[in-house]
Amino acid sequence: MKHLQVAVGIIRNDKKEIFLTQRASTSHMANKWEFPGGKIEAGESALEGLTRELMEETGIVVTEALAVGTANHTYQEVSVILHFYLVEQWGGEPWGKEGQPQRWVPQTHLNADEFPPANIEMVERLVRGEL
Ligand SMILES: Nc1nc2c([nH]c(=O)n2[C@H]2C[C@H](O)[C@@H](COP(=O)(O)OP(=O)(O)OP(=O)(O)O)O2)c(=O)[nH]1
Ligand SMILES: [Mg+2]
Repeated sequence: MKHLQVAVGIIRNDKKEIFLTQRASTSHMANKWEFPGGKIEAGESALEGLTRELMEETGIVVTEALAVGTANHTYQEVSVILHFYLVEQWGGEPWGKEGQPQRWVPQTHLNADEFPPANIEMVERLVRGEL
């Protein structure tokens, strides 16, 4: 069983919309919608991993990020620890830089069923307006 530490960014604009990207049809959790992010590499802090991944996947420069919680989940093939960051300050404009479909969704309209199971609790917190 592989164990992954993953940094993910909840990118939220001033209209309280959140930027989502869709996972590739060939990847783990294929076609699920996600908060952009990825594996934290050896020697990197979670925040460094977040900053690098959001540049790679969405083209933004993170200028401020607030740690808002973690989630542990064991899938069949891998176990993950997600490190969630709320990102409300950045440079540039996020886009699906790796060719991923993207959309902005009002925070209260997020649908937990569209996300990988590890995200359910965080999505529900967002929908309830707790963040
Ligand atoms: N980015 C991201 N990954 C998530 C979320 N929820 C969730 O369970 N995951 C899981 C899926 C993967 O098994 C794991 C690692 O994320 P990832 O596939 O984005 O990692 P990565 O960008 O480094 O991928 P790669 O370079 O290997 O293609 O985290 C989420 O909201 N965002
Ligand atoms: Mg990724």
